[in-house]
Amino acid sequence: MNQPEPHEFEDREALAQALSNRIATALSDAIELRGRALLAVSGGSTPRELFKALSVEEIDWSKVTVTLVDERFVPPSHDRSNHRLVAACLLQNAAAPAHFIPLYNNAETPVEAARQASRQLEQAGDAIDVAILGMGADGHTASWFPGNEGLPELTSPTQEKPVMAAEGTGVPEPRLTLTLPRIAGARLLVLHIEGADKKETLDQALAGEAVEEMPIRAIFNSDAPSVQLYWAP
Ligand SMILES: O=C1O[C@H](COP(=O)(O)O)[C@@H](O)[C@H](O)[C@H]1O
Repeated sequence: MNQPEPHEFEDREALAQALSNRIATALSDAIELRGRALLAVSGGSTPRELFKALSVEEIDWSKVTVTLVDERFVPPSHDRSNHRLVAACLLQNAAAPAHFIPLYNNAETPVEAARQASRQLEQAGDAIDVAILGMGADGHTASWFPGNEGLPELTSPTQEKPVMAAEGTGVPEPRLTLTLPRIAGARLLVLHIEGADKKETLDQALAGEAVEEMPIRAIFNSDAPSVQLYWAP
């Protein structure tokens, strides 16, 4: 199992600032090299301060496409929507001109929504420049949940679909999620977690093997570039 490269901070504000600067540099480098940049961010509660810091980074946001690592199958007006969080906290200030590709759309089923989102993502670039992962207390990342029947497909290194529908365990709605090859293929892959409990969960994940118990292990078992771990208490 590949070990992540740790970056630890005294507090969450310092982490948000340092990570925001690193992401901005990686996006600017991508724009300089390829004329555009693709950023995939997670939702949940952790990235709010990071998004605010990132939204004021002075880069050419008009050349940046932002998408989600995963989404709940709810419209952006819903308070559990990750799109809603990104719109409120990231696509503001200097970052307002960025283009956003949602995973949720008006399709009737999560499977059809995933198909549509996959098509859009395929047009956005060959690889994600920066992917920011979060992790739940159960060891899920993206919408790869422990015990999920579809987990082997979502985390297969040969999965060709960039986005798939997923069921969560103990969560109220179906999900849409990037699959392993799309995430592992990111040029800069970051795991952003906060708090002693998440650190303990990560240590547990790194000490074991079974992906179905702690799906984040699929990342460390993959040929992803070295995962950059950003952590603060
Ligand atoms: O459900 C989700 O949870 C994880 C972790 O969220 P947090 O609230 O513990 O930070 C998140 O990474 C994922 O994007 C989200 O959909």
